[in-house]
Amino acid sequence: MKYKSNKGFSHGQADKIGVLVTNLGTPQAPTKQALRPYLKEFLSDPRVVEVPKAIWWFVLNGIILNFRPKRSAEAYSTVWTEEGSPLLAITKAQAAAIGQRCKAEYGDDVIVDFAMRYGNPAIGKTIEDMLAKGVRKLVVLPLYPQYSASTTGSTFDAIAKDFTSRRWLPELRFVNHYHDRDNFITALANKVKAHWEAHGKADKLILSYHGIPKRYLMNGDPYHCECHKTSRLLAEKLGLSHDEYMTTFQSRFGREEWLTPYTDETLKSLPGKGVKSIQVMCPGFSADCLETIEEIGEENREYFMEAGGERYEYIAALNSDKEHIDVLFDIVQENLHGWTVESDNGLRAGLARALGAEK
Ligand SMILES: C=CC1=C(C)c2cc3[nH]c(cc4nc(cc5[nH]c(cc1n2)c(C)c5CCC(=O)O)C(CCC(=O)O)=C4C)c(C)c3C=C
Ligand SMILES: [Fe+2]
Ligand SMILES: [Fe+2]
Repeated sequence: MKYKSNKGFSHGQADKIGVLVTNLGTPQAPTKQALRPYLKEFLSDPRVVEVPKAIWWFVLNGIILNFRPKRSAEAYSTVWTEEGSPLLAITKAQAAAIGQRCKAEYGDDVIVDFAMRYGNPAIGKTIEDMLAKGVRKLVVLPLYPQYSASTTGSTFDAIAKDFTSRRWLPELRFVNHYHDRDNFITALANKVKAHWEAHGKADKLILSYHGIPKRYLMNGDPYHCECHKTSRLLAEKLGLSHDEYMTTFQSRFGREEWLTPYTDETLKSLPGKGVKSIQVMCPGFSADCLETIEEIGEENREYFMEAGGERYEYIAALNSDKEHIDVLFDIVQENLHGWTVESDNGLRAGLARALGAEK
């Protein structure tokens, strides 16, 4: 049998709507042994590394997978918690919170679950479970505010690949991005304002995003543009002038040029230009993870302080903050339009939006 049937399906079963929240994925443990398969899966994705297959096979298997797992495992062990990887624990909490909101609004009609693009819980297995529960309509929400082929595009590939093996496909809605959504920008701005209230302002707000190779931008990836738009809207909301904030790109991997300015080089150079206190936020990360906790919270702090900086503060990601869950639930609700019998609350919110009362 070439195509899989939906396990557990029975006639008369009530149709459900599924909301699948996804993020990148993380190793199962902060060890060399666990890092190897994780990095192999991640870095074998042609959406992530756009290099001719044969050449990349030798570089990946001959060099990277021999050295990187040990180095990455050491970094992961500094951020690991009792609940495991921060990215996994936070994504789980976000999905549970969205699930509670859906339950309150739609009862048992809407099922929320989460999956990881690489590693576990795997996208295919989670879709399988949802279909078995009667899901016939599926909203996929990748937790990447800015679209990139290497992240959002790759998530779509994983969904599409899973669907190629199935006989009875559910209807599909896929969230592309939410980088300029007003309530998302407001949530970021409120997080910065709360930080200012507790600690005061700094000389500059650094908005650091995960980088991608510059080649991807030149070939049409909108990610760079979407990062800058998020920054501009956030700065406008905070009333910051051009010299009070800066957009930078972190986490460079490999030798080719990535999006610039690089976060690490910028932070090393700022004290010499008279910028002695900074606050760093990462508006491209919906959850704190290795790249924010260790790379921004620790490594880049050292660069800045060693270069003569005096004050360095990292402003956490939106994680499972209530205001963030409100944003994500709003995106979900927008994508459920026409699929759900509008609840009273949903109707009221829709009416309020239409009348501009939510501004
Ligand atoms: C060619 C390599 C990479 C591209 C392109 C890339 C894009 C990209 N990644 C994220 C978000 C995350 N990346 C994370 C870790 C991570 N990223 C790469 C490489 C590329 N990313 C590597 C090799 C790693 C593993 C860590 C390491 O060995 O240093 C993470 C953290 C995961 C965690 O478990 O905490 C996130 C999140 C985005 C948003 C992006 C492009 C827009
Ligand atoms: Fe990455
Ligand atoms: Fe990193």
